[in-house]
Amino acid sequence: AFSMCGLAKEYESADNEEKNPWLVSISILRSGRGTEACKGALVSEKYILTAAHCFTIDDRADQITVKIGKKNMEVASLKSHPQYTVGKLRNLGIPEFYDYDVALLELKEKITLNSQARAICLPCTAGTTRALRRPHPQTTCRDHEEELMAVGIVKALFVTPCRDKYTSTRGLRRRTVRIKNNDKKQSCEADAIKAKQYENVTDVSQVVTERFLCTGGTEPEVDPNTCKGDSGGPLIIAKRMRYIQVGVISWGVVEVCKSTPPMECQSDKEFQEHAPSHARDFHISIFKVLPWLREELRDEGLDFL
Ligand SMILES: CO[C@H]1CCN(Cc2c(C)cc(C)c3[nH]ccc23)[C@H](CO)C1
Repeated sequence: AFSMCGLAKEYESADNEEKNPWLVSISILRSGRGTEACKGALVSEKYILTAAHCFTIDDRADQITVKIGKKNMEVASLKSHPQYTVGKLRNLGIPEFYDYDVALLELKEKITLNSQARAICLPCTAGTTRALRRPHPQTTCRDHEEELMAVGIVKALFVTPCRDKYTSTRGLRRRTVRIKNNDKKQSCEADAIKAKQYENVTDVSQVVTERFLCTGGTEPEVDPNTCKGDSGGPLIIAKRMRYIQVGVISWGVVEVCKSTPPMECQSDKEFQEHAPSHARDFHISIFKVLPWLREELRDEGLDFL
């Protein structure tokens, strides 16, 4: 039998891990400089998909610990996308370049999949064909892209920590955002150069390449924004209670969370106040890094189409 990807407990009293059993917290221990925190998504029994910018070239696998469900696991290897080069545009006065900002962490041992640890569905795998209730093997990767990333505004979600106002413990909250795929894509991407580090950028396409999906802003509705700590987390499309990862959270124009503590889990506010209309978030599209994913995950039984 195959492990069903992208399934979660939906009942209210389920715990955070059961509601988001693919969400991984990543800590990178750096001697003397505390830990960097990022998020990731479990994509098979042994691999976590995250952002390459969470790591520096000196980081080694044994400095990284990941938390899946309630378990801390050790990492055997870290592999960033070969075309990720954060310093590529430094000579143009552009300090950080996030193109191909994806990485895979291989666990030292396979995780036992259960209600608190389960893989999310990756597009262009047989698991996503099943999750979309489409016929296998007739359904193609193109069919997945057409169904998931229809032209226009596409509703998606990401998961971020929140503060439980009764127990003041850490909870998790799903935030709904809209991917701008149509004529709104242009104006979404144009706001990228409002990031302070990008004042030397003359042409948006220098920093927003074809790999990116764009969310955030106030049109057609106000979107919540990501925080630095959300880096590497999955951008998810929910289809009939199955969860499919279409992006990896890479970077945002405005750090709205630095000044404010994590939102209350119980509050019905959908977004941080005072998020300016140019507060956009950029995610690496899974569809744009498939050849690399197929190669790196070829032995994971994911049945790429
Ligand atoms: C080029 O400079 C810009 C890019 C990175 N931004 C930091 C950042 C990272 C790294 C990752 C995620 C997910 C973020 N979500 C919101 C901000 C933010 C800075 C400061 O906002 C501006």
